[in-house]
Amino acid sequence: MAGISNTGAHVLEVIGVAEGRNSGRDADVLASWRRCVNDHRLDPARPSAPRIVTQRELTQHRQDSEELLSVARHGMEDLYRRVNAMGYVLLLANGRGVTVDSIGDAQLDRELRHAGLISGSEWDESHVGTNGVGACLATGQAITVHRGDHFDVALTPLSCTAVPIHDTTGSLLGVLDLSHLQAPEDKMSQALTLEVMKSCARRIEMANLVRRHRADWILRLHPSPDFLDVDPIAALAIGADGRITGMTNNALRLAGPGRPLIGRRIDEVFACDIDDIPRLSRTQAQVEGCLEMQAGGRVFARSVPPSAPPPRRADQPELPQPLRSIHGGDPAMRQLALRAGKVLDRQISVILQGETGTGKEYVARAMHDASRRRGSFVAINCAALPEALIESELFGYVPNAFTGAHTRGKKGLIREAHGGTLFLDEIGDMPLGLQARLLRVLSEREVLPVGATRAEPVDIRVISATHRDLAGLVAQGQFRQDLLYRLNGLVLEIPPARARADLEWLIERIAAATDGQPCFSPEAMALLLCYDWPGNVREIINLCELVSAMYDGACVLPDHLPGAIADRTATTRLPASTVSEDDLLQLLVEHGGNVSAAARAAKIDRSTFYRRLRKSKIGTVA
Ligand SMILES: Nc1ncnc2c1ncn2[C@@H]1O[C@H](COP(=O)(O)OP(=O)(O)OP(=O)(O)O)[C@@H](O)[C@H]1O
Repeated sequence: MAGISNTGAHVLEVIGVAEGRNSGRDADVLASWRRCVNDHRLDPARPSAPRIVTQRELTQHRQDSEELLSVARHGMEDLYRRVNAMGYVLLLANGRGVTVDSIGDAQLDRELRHAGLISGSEWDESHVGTNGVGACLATGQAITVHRGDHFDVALTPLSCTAVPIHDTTGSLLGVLDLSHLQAPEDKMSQALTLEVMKSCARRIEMANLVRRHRADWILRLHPSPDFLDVDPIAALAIGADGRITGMTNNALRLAGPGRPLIGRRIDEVFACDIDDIPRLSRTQAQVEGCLEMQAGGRVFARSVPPSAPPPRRADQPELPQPLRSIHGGDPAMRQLALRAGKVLDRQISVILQGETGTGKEYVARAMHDASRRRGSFVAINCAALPEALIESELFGYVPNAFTGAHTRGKKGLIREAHGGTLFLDEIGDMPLGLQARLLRVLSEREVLPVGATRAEPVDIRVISATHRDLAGLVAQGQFRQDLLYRLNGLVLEIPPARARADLEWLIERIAAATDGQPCFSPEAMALLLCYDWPGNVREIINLCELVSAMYDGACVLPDHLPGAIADRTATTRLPASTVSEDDLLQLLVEHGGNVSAAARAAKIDRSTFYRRLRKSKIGTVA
């Protein structure tokens, strides 16, 4: 032990432990002290403050940790909201112990910097000695390193609780650490923090599993049936061939010691096979499913069906990612994506039709992103442009073209879209005078800025959108027929949210992208699936934001939903999509054409019944 100076009780204690003596501290702390002295040859008397990597190194670490950052960010924000203003700082470190993300109280900035609790700090045990992140990385286990548990005396005011985060194959991605600048002396004060952090890591891994395995069954597991929907202890992803494709790390406990899970058949782990999995879903399970584990013991299970279409068949053309992600398997949207894919890099104008909020601009943007056009996507709301500014906004102007004009002139939105996509929203509301000028731009592919004598060539791809009937407007003399011919090379109809077979996928996708990632109970989801969504996707976004703000972190129950949605309990109990069109027709025949009686038997409301019949083109029966 030569070279280790003896400067205080703490240093003496560390040295004693390294020499084999015991101490009242937790075993995982003592093991770390021994690694520091015996393996890393660290000296407890020589302060070894965490190194802060350079900005360039940090950027590189963040790029390399892209998956970890995207997996953890929502969970971090959610957790920090709960502990905000309690003197904590939250760090996310990558597999090398470098802090790639942090959330802390801006008012404590100086103290946090002083303690090294900032992005870019490096916590590898071999440099800094025992600390939360470093010890967690070294063992892969959750740990609280409390005050004097730290190896370096300078770190002993801190209490750090760190938990590992794994990817869906069980590899360690990084560590989440919650540190307190001035924790109370008693380590027991942090016992709850450890449990909260473990639960946070579990939820982060769970959200990641669901996001990455949309085409697989997800099996949620918990020793108690009451927590299956709200906070499962572990989960598995199971492919159509019955093999395990992903997991949360806790699931490893089910396999028996030292046995991997990925790639194994489900019947090797539980006394059941792939055909039993659908029976454990919430729509089919009469009672909570209890599975016998092959390694011994039992666990309650709930299965969730795949929410994305299965992988593309070989005979289907590959679509660029932005277009593939506009739907989760709705047949009309799938067809729309395929048709849009065929005209991506052609000079064919497209009109997107659909109710307000169905995602017309979203689809237009996806088409632009999927195309090879490198210019900008420029969106113009034709209904919102102030009449007086329309010309100069769209076509731009030359320097000093008119009183009040900018001395450098203005490019105008159409030229901004040169090499890119011009999205004309609410095209049906464009004033007639302007329609004539737009027609010239589209026919001649050039723009004449206000005050200019020479036209400028433009290369633009035009996508328009409307919720109005353009042919009807032409008939009323409110829209130019020649402009309509220019615009409607391909007309794509975006279905309203209520008619989409992938509505559950859409709701879950939007919930996952909302701050706080609200999670809906099965009963609440059933109501959402039956609701009409007049505001379409925009209304889904608003609802997710509302429930996230009101019931932060809690599972959303029917009572939490706004009246317009929750009140449907009385008339609608089953998601309309669980009954096929053939079943509806059969029920109608059985009830002698009485729609009300057939709708009651199908447990859906009358208007939904009509709508489904209309959609299936047998509406004339009703
Ligand atoms: N498939 C989707 N996934 C996630 N978000 C979506 C999806 N489709 C639409 N959105 C979101 O829904 C909101 C409304 O979409 P968008 O503005 O594209 O609708 P719109 O039909 O153009 O509406 P309006 O007719 O009012 O102009 C936007 O915030 C958009 O990002």
